[in-house]
Amino acid sequence: MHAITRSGWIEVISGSMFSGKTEELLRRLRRSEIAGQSVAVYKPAVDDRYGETTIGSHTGRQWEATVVDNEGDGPLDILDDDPAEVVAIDEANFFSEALIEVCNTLADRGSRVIVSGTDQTFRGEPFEPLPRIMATAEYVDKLQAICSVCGEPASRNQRLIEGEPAHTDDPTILVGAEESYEARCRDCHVLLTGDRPEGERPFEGAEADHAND
Ligand SMILES: Nc1ncnc2c1ncn2[C@@H]1O[C@H](COP(=O)(O)OP(=O)(O)O)[C@@H](O)[C@H]1O
Ligand SMILES: Cc1cn([C@H]2C[C@H](O)[C@@H](COP(=O)(O)O)O2)c(=O)[nH]c1=O
Ligand SMILES: [Zn+2]
Repeated sequence: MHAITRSGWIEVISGSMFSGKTEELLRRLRRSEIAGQSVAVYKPAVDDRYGETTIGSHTGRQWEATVVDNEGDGPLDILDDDPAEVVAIDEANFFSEALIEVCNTLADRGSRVIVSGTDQTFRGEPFEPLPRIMATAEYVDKLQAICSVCGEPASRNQRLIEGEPAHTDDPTILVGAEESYEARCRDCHVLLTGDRPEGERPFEGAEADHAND
């Protein structure tokens, strides 16, 4: 909290998948702990890649987290009431827009709020609520990975279904990592558009009725 105003602030760590967002979040949390500050970490229930109650990076580092039901507004109340000096929210791209107000309420009350998540869907469009949180945050770091095709900096998320680029009609939400996504630059990012071939149906392996769809 700021010494004079006693208000907190919002920090966003965003960018493409594999860009090091979770590693950076874990680095900031370790430093807060060394400073003796109280830390609370939240993650959405939909992302179970690293076990129920941990957040984890693609390199295997982990931190204990409270799992929050990311669908609807009600369960976010747990987060809203958190008195911790540092409140971190990982995978913010899975939350509804209710997260925007929660982050601002916590910051108004004096917490340092660290929000991490990817800011673009596999279509290269804004992945709410991240872009709106970025607009209201005090600090924003947008990280880039390495394009898996050309080796340039990568800002986009390439979704691959059985090795082929995803179609623009596919559902927004598909939890995954290397098996379904690659980091790519603007030039190497590919999205299938237009009519699907006769008889081919949209990919159905994703979560239905999500707030961001
Ligand atoms: N294309 C890539 N570009 C950069 N790092 C990559 C790539 N693919 C895998 N990695 C690994 O992923 C790590 C970042 O993991 P993580 O912090 O979980 O990323 P994020 O949370 O942004 O998805 C890097 O340090 C690196 O070891
Ligand atoms: C682009 C995109 C991503 N997702 C999912 C895939 C992963 O589970 C997370 C991002 O994880 P990371 O920590 O940033 O690597 O989001 C999705 O559901 N839809 C998308 O369009
Ligand atoms: Zn490229």
